[in-house]
Order: sequence, then C-alpha cells, then structure tokens
Amino acid sequence: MRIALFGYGKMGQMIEQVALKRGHEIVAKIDEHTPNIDFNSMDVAIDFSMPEGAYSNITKCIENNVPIISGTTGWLDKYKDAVALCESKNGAFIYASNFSLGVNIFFELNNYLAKMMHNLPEYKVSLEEIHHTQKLDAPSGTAITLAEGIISNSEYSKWKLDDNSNGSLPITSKRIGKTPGTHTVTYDNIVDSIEIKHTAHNREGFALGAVTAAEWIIGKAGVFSMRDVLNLG
Ligand SMILES: NC(=O)C1=CN([C@@H]2O[C@H](COP(=O)(O)OP(=O)(O)OC[C@H]3O[C@@H](n4cnc5c(N)ncnc54)[C@H](O)[C@@H]3O)[C@@H](O)[C@H]2O)C=CC1
Ligand SMILES: O=C(O)C1=N[C@H](C(=O)O)C[C@H](O)C1
Repeated sequence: MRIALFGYGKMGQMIEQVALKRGHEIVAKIDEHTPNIDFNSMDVAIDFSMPEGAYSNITKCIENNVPIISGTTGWLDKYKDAVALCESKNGAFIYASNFSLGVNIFFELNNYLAKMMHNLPEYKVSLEEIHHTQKLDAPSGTAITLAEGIISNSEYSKWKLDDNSNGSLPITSKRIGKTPGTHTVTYDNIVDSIEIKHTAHNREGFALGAVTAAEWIIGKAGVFSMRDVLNLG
C-alpha cells in the first residue's frame, strides 16, 4: 500500500516504522510547509499533525478521493463538517482519539462500568490523563472520548477540565516528562474506590492501530470508527 504521512513528528515516524515492517511504502511525508501534494501517488493518507492543520489535511484528501485516517486531536469542533463532506463526496474517513487496541478495549470497559454505576450516586466519578510535556491540547482526545462514554451512560451532561464543582464530570490533565499516555477513570465513595486505568508504554500501539485502520479502509466508502475496524460490535 502506498501511504502518505501528513505530519512526520513523533507519531509520523513511528507509523513509518510500523508501515515498513508490514510491507507498505511511504510515498510522502507532508508537513505545514509542503507546497504541492501529489494525491495520485498515494493509496491512503494518515494524518497525525497538529490541531490547526488536521481539518484542512482531511478535507484535501476527501476532495482528492484519497481515504484518510486521522489521529490528530484538538480539532473536533469541525468533525461534523468533515463527516458531511465525506458523505457528500462518497469518500472514506476514520478519526479516532486513540488508535491502540488496548485503549479501544478500555473504551468498551469504561462504557460498561458507567452503565453499572448509573444508579449508584454515592460514587463520584473523575478522570485523569497524563501525557508528555510537548502535548499541545488538554484534555487529551482519549480523555474526551472516555468522558463522552460516561456522559452517555450517566446523569452527567458535560465534562470540565480541572473543575471539581458539582454537576460536571471533572477531568484532570497532567504533563509529566515523556509519558506516552496514561488514562484513569475513578469512582470514589467514602468506603471504597473503583479504578480502571490504561497505560501506554510507548507509541507503537497507536501506530499499529493507525496502519491497521489504513489497511482496512481500502476499497470502502463511508465514515467509520475503530469499533468498525476492530469489529467490536
Ligand atoms: N489518535 C491517536 O492514537 C494518537 C493521537 N496523537 C495525536 O497526534 C498528533 C501528533 O502527535 P505527535 O506526532 O506526538 O506530535 P509532533 O509534534 O511530534 O508532530 C506533529 C507534526 O505535525 C507537523 N505539522 C504541523 N502542521 C501540519 C500540517 N498542517 N500538515 C501536516 N503536518 C503538520 C509538524 O511539523 C510536526 O512534525 C497530536 O494531535 C496528538 O494528540 C498522538 C498519539 C496517538
Ligand atoms: O499527544 C499524544 O501523545 C497523544 N494523544 C492522543 C490523545 O490526545 O488522547 C492519544 C494518546 O493518548 C497520545
């Protein structure tokens, strides 16, 4: 498969390693300064860039009939527009806040736990995410997906960053050293606590998931998620 990388930073480089190992070819490494893009040279594009560039990268790929996988976080105010464009052009698009298999299982576990805790108001739920100090956005996209999973299965209607006031689901963001990504969901009661936690040990799991999604989307049209790729029901 001929893969174009939009963004060749920490993730772009890791995706290159994983893609080459799986027998793919990297035909372009595109950043914010790339003047011309040859969309005919690629079978699929993978975008791990920056919040301000992601939407434009995604729409250019859709306009040029190139299936696009995006893992960039922090641009989701425009997600609905990307979906509408993809549907109108009969394109192929996957966004995931986290491409790793482990986190996608963790998302399912989080939804299941939220359903079980629904009628137990004595437990207060909170979320914590820890990432490396170069991360631009907070809270992480993964933490937002976890919060949305809890909200759709509970009485909460919104989340808030670093705010413990009543009524909203609090998310705490920490930036520590080179941490690849740690997410914890805690249900706390005066007598005990329940905690579920996912710890990424490196970026390989994210990269493998993104390349797997790129392999999966070839020949398909539509807007998909990692639940579709991983066949999680
Ligand atoms: N969904 C997932 O599984 C994961 C998502 N991420 C997200 O991926 C994004 C990138 O993460 P890193 O590689 O760690 O960041 P990074 O800062 O190491 O690399 C970003 C790269 O994007 C390039 N760039 C900036 N504007 C661009 C544009 N308009 N078009 C193309 N390239 C552009 C920069 O030159 C830089 O090399 C972040 O939003 C991060 O949150 C990171 C890990 C996993
Ligand atoms: O920026 C990162 O590094 C990561 N970003 C994603 C997020 O915002 O959730 C996924 C992963 O946690 C690493």
